[in-house]
Amino acid sequence: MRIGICDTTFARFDMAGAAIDELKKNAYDLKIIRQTVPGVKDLPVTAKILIEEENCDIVMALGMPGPMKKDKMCAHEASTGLINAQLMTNKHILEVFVHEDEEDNPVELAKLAENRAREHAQNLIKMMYHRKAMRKEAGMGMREGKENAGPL
Ligand SMILES: Cc1nc2c(=O)[nH]c(=O)nc-2n(C[C@H](O)[C@H](O)[C@H](O)CO)c1C
Repeated sequence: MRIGICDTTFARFDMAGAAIDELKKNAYDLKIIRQTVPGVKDLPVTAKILIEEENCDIVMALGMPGPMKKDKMCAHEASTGLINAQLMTNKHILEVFVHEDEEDNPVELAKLAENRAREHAQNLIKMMYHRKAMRKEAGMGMREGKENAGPL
C-alpha cells in the first residue's frame, strides 16, 4: 500500500509526524511518500500529484487554518480543491484540518492536533485494511481529536 502524506509549514504542530507514527504502528506493508508545502491551498495539487505521479492509493492532507477571516476563506478553498482532487482521481484524500481557534490554550491545541492526526490515521487503516471495522462504527457519532459525540 502506498500512502501519500502532505502537510504544511503554516501549521504550528507536526501533524504529519504523528500520523506517520500511527500508520507505522498499525500496518507493516505500507510505503509513505511525504510532501510538505507552505499552506493549505497548496495541498490539493500536491495530493493529486501524490496519487497520479507517485501512485499513492490514498492521501492524508494535514493543515492548520489560522483564526482570521481570510484564513477561513483559504481553508474553504483548500477543502473545495481537495474534494475536486478526489473526484478527478477517484481516490480518497482524508482532510485533516485543525483550526487554530478550536482551542485557546496552545498546549490543548497541540494535543488536539496530535490526536486528530492519529485518529484519522487509524481511520485510514480501517478504510484500507479493515473495512468491516469501519462499518461497525457507522452511526456511532465518532469524532477525531475530541470526545466522540456518541450515538443517539
Ligand atoms: C491567508 C492564508 N491563511 C492560511 C492559513 O490559515 N493556513 C494555511 O495553511 N495557509 C494559509 N495561507 C497560505 C496559502 O494556503 C498558500 O500556501 C499560499 O497562498 C501560497 O500558495 C494563507 C495565504
